Amino acid sequence: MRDFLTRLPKVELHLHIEGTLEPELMFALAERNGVTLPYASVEEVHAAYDFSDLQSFLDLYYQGMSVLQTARDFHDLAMAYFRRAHAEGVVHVEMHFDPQAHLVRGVGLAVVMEGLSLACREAERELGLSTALIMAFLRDRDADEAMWVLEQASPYWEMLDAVGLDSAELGNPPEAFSEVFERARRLGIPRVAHAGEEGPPEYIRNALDRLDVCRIDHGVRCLEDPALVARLRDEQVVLTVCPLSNLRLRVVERLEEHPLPRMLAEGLNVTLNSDDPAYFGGGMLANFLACKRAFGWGKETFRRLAGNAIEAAFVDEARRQEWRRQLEEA
Ligand code: HPA
Ligand SMILES: [Zn+2]
Repeated sequence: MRDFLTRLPKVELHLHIEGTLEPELMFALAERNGVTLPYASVEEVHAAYDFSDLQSFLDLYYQGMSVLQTARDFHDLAMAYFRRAHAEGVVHVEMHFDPQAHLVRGVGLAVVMEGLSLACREAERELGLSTALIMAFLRDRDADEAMWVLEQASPYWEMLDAVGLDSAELGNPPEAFSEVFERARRLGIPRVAHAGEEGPPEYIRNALDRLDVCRIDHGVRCLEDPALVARLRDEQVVLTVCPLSNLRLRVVERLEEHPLPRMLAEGLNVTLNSDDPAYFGGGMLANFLACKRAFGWGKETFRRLAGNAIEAAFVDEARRQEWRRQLEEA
């Protein structure tokens, strides 16, 4: 099964590139940039990654990215992830990045975009790995700032495959960002949003109705609302589910209790993703393998999940055709 799951052409739709920062690279970049970390060793870092909820993770996630200062750092971060992903059979990565988390530290959008776009071109050329960029707004900061970031990003609008909404969900409902997302819509930029990870089903409905998103990141709490489930099924809204993330952030206590099998049984358009692989215990293959262990799924279920992601990716039809062929042959 491991060979099959490695061969399967995996498309990753929900990844935060800052969440791919492995402790080893964190230490190397801290040294390169003269940053002092609150950890003495890689083991100490791993021990600190004992999260109780989303906020306890976000605190360390924002702290960890203090080592990212130059375009070269962002390039090295992304290339290190692309190489790992490629080695486990990932064919396409759509990555969120968080400009505001860098702006507040004095690292401008140009630095981030230069490093990431260089890595994206290199991944295509050297690994045959395609990529997409999703510029995310932090929902625990105000909407005016998000609008300002969207305007500052004008030199890069053409390079953005989508805008997203992430960070602390509870108490930060999507509708506060309706004007920002309306501006993105008028610019022709697709929209996605995290909803229903820790937040209630209502946040999922409002992300669809008020932000006009084409995908919901996470969405696992939809099952609490049968009418919403029916709508998500009828409209085949893509849900980017992240099983190891949900386990590590205590959305579920055991993977065996995860809503994924029920979501599939309801006919929802589910995909598997890694979210923040350096913090949650592994990348795409680790997530697929964890589902195999927890749910005992056969090849057809994994084909369906990988197929859903292929159909939902921000890519042209030629690429999709190639991955459909690889899926058949896996
Ligand atoms: O899982 C997440 N949820 C919300 N915001 C995030 N930012 C990075 N990872 C996450
Ligand atoms: Zn996420």
